[in-house]
Amino acid sequence: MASSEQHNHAHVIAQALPYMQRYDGRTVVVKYGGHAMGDADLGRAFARDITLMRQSGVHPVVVHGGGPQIGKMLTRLGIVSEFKEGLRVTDKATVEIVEMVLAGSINKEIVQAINAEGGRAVGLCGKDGNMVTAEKLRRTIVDPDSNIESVLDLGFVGEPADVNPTVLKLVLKEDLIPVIAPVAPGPDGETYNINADTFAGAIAGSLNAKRLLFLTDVPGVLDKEGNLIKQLTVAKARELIANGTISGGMIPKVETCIEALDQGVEGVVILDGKVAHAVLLELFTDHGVGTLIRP
Ligand SMILES: Nc1ncnc2c1ncn2[C@@H]1O[C@H](COP(=O)(O)OP(=O)(O)O)[C@@H](O)[C@H]1O
Ligand SMILES: CC(=O)N[C@@H](CCC(=O)OP(=O)(O)O)C(=O)O
Repeated sequence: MASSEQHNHAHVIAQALPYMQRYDGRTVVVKYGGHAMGDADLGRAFARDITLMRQSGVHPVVVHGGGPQIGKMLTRLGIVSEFKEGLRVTDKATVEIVEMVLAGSINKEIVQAINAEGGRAVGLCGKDGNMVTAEKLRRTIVDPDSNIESVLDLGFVGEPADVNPTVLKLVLKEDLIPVIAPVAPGPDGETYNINADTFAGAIAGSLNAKRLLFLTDVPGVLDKEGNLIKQLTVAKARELIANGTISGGMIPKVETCIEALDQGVEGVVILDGKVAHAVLLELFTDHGVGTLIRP
């Protein structure tokens, strides 16, 4: 006779059916942040989740970051790096390392991990098939003390100006799993470093994705006391950015969530990538984890 533990297993699998039906044939973009990487067991669990998604009829698209890993390589090479408004100031030497780490080692590591679980992943970056064309990021900032406006110059930091999903659609049609690094060419042949959250949002919008998940190293958006905010409206998210509760790397994440909702992505969630099988918990169970951002 089956044990109660076996019954529980069966129950969990059965519970997943309506969710699998909901996402059947739909695209789910998963942004895998650099802070969620690093632990071998968690990396395998992530690769297994992505493979299981594909096996159950979902079309996962992985967009990855690698901020801490870029930082480590820059330190090894003696290149000093700083962040402004959550974005890395990127000169010519830095962008070379960014491309090497993101489109090189990290991208291939994720592809290999998914393939080791029996998935069929293909590594790409914005350059492949002219998927993403970047333009230099232009952002005006206002000094809170003097109220003086200035333009933030971050060097080779770009934002997606145009997304052509043709190559992605081909890859998805062949039941392959695209794994994309956020590096893209500019109009004059230069290479731009794009924040991975922003990049993931642009990809999700162009594919009309059903869901966009951000895997990071915190349980979601936290309030001033450090408690998880389970649901956040766009208006409240803007307020939390303005009053400084949301800062650093969480700013581009939340801004991207807002834009993705605008572009028709149905659900956007920020969740803890340090929890094993976070993606499965979020997609296929009643236990939605993390912060859901809604219009
Ligand atoms: N209100 C907030 N709630 C949660 N995290 C926040 C908040 N404000 C700032 N953060 C910071 O944002 C970080 C996540 O962004 P980031 O470091 O860019 O991660 P990733 O590599 O996953 O993109 C958290 O580790 C935390 O330090
Ligand atoms: C412009 C900019 O800041 N680019 C990021 C790209 C990687 C990234 O976004 O990685 P995470 O998702 O791990 O933060 C960087 O250079 O770190």
